[in-house]
Amino acid sequence: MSDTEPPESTAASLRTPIVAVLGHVDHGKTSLLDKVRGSAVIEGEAGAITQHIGATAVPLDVISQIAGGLVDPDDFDLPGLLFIDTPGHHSFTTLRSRGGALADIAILVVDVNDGFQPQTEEAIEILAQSQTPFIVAANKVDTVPGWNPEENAPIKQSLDRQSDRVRGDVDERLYEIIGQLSDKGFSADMYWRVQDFQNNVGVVPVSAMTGEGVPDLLTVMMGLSQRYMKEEMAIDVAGPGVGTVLEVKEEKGFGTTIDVVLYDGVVREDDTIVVGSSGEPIVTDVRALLKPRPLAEIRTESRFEKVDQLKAASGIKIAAPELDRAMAGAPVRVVRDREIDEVVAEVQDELADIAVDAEEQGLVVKADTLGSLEAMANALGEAEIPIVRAEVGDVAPRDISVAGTAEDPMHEAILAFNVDVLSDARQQAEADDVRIFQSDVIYRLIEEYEEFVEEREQAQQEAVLENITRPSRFQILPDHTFRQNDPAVVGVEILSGTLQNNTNVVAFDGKEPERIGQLKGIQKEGDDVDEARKGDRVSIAIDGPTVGRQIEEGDELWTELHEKHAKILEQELVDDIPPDERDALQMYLDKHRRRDPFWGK
Ligand SMILES: Nc1nc2c(ncn2[C@@H]2O[C@H](COP(=O)(O)OP(=O)(O)OP(=O)(O)O)[C@@H](O)[C@H]2O)c(=O)[nH]1
Repeated sequence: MSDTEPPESTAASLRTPIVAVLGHVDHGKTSLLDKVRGSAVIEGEAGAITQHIGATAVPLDVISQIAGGLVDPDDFDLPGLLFIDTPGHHSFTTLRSRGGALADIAILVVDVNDGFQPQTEEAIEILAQSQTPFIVAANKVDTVPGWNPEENAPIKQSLDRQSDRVRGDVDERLYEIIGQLSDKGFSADMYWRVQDFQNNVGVVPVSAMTGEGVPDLLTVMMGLSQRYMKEEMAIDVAGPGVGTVLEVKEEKGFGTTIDVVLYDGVVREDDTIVVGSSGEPIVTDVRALLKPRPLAEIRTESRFEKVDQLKAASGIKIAAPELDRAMAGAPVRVVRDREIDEVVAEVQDELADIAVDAEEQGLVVKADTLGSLEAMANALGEAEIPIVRAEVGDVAPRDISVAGTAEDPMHEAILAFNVDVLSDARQQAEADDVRIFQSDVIYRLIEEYEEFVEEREQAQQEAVLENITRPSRFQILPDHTFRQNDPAVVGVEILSGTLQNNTNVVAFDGKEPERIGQLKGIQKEGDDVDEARKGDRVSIAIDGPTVGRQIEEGDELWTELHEKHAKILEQELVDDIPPDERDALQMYLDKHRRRDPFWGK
């Protein structure tokens, strides 16, 4: 070994930290990534930044050039940063590794004009759950009225150029964001005031448009990784590769390929790999390792160029036979000189870790990747919504069959996260009255489902109420006997509740309730009606009694309630009936319970 070679344990065996960008729609995730990549292309020497499949690697020397005086490459021994190209928490959840999140570190983009929005909150929850360290990019500072831009400047230099009013305005917005972070339980501050990034979230004001603050952002990311993650970045560079499937794609000339983020070891052209699938893991031989062809050569046949090996951390496309069943979010492991069975077992274990515990009753959940399925399952678990079946893939007719035969009508629903509904499934859903909720925002799916449950419950209550006899107490008015019997026709006043036609009438003269007869007609002001409410004076026809014998003028009578109905009314519908009816019910129950304390319980 010559003196100039680096010692064994430095950059050679420390991998690049993997960075994900999250945030609410339109807050500038893509623009920020583009800016970082763009600045890297401008600053770096040709070829210094490398385009990976699904990721962009920005090496340390490029970062230090962009960051100007902020980063001294001699202070660092991590090789740079690997940015995942697809922003959003959707790809973040897909990117899982054995221990949880695949991204080692995240940038949460928040628009300074908008502050926290639903997807910001969702992203924060995902970050907290996966315990991923993150910093906040408070984006679009250039839109603060009166902002005086300076392309790609460090943010403090930029802020110094602004008028007091503009600076005050920026501060106000930043403190708003800091306050919102603290509401979420994160102690946060402007990044230059944060000493301990492990326990505090640093907020970096940036503009993805002018590039201001981008040097700071890269510096903080680099510093954070170096300081707190160096140990985790130590890998066996020659060891068998381990990665996660980002996407399963058909590629002309290669068949089905998988885009993989490799986070450990190395993958070689002649490797056997094991890939997680919906069934048994796939064991197959690498046919080609592909990376994007540099832009200058894009005119050639293929967009890809073959490489013979690649080490972590990197993004790579793998072409191999039998990848059709591969699943986004599933693990990929290189076998190398181990037993195939051993590696298959590892992959199965990993899949089992992600598997959602299904219950006997519950909802059908579909998602596009294993990671998002897991995130859905977590969110549903928190909302105490059970899952009967959770799978990766589009909504298919068999999913409708499962949902359509649910015992509980509240479970006749499917939550579809970022997947399509096959057209025959759509038809079947209509026929089976299965509701499908589709969105790429988890909280929205849950919110919509909860609304659906509420609506269904209400409709159910109403239907039940319709079939249930309503309580009423009424009194025969003096001098209002129109007919003695067959049927008896008398004038009554409803004292409380709702008197319905075709119900039985009881009296409580003695201890036992006594059925008097059946109501055969109600007339209000000469018209036949189906029911009468509290306060109404109506004439009624009762089949059974004779006035002067079983009933007298002045008697208080009741609608007879079936014990089962009384129970449902008291236990389930008491909030859905008017107060006077509730009184009638209570008095009715009391009368029965004097005789039998457990009546209607
Ligand atoms: N003025 C200004 N505009 C910005 C900035 N960052 C992003 N924008 C604009 O905001 C809009 C949304 O930016 P995107 O980068 O597409 O946002 P995104 O978060 O990636 O959005 P989705 O990918 O749709 O979730 C675009 O019109 C950008 O040009 C910024 O720093 N300053």
